[in-house]
Amino acid sequence: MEKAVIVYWSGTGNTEIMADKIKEGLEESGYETNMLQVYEASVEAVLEYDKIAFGCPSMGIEELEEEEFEPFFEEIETQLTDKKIALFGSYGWGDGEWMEAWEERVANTGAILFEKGLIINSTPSTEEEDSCLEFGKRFAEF
Ligand SMILES: Cc1cc2nc3c(=O)[nH]c(=O)nc-3n(C[C@H](O)[C@H](O)[C@H](O)COP(=O)(O)O)c2cc1C
Repeated sequence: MEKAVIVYWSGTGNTEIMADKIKEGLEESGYETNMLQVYEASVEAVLEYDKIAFGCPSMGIEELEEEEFEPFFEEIETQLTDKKIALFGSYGWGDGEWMEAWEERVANTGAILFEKGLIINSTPSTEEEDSCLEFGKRFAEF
């Protein structure tokens, strides 16, 4: 069975809901999917996968969460060449600027970025949960 990993940070659970649905989509498409909160993930273990989804909400001022997620991502981003990467996360009052910056960062690593990062305002609605599921399914096909 093909394998994927989801690594995420979520303070109030919105990005976690997205992660759960993306996992479901990947699994429905035949991917064995390991889902890890960033604090429990090691760079070495994550790099064993060729398909990696990263999830982090917009924090700071349009930034990745700085205590756990940013340090992890900073370490792994230099080693993502040829990996297939999906990005997702929830946001609040902004316009998704953090995701645009994050996409650009991934594009500069030599990784293969899947679509545009999936962003959802606040808590996903039922329809938005479905869009996460579909995102997971498409990522499986990618
Ligand atoms: C400290 C802090 C900073 C935030 N900064 C932003 C921001 O710059 N732009 C934005 O759109 N939302 C911002 N938000 C809102 C969160 O992105 C939003 O509440 C999101 O749904 C949280 O996702 P989570 O439940 O996965 O933690 C911020 C929230 C907190 C607590």
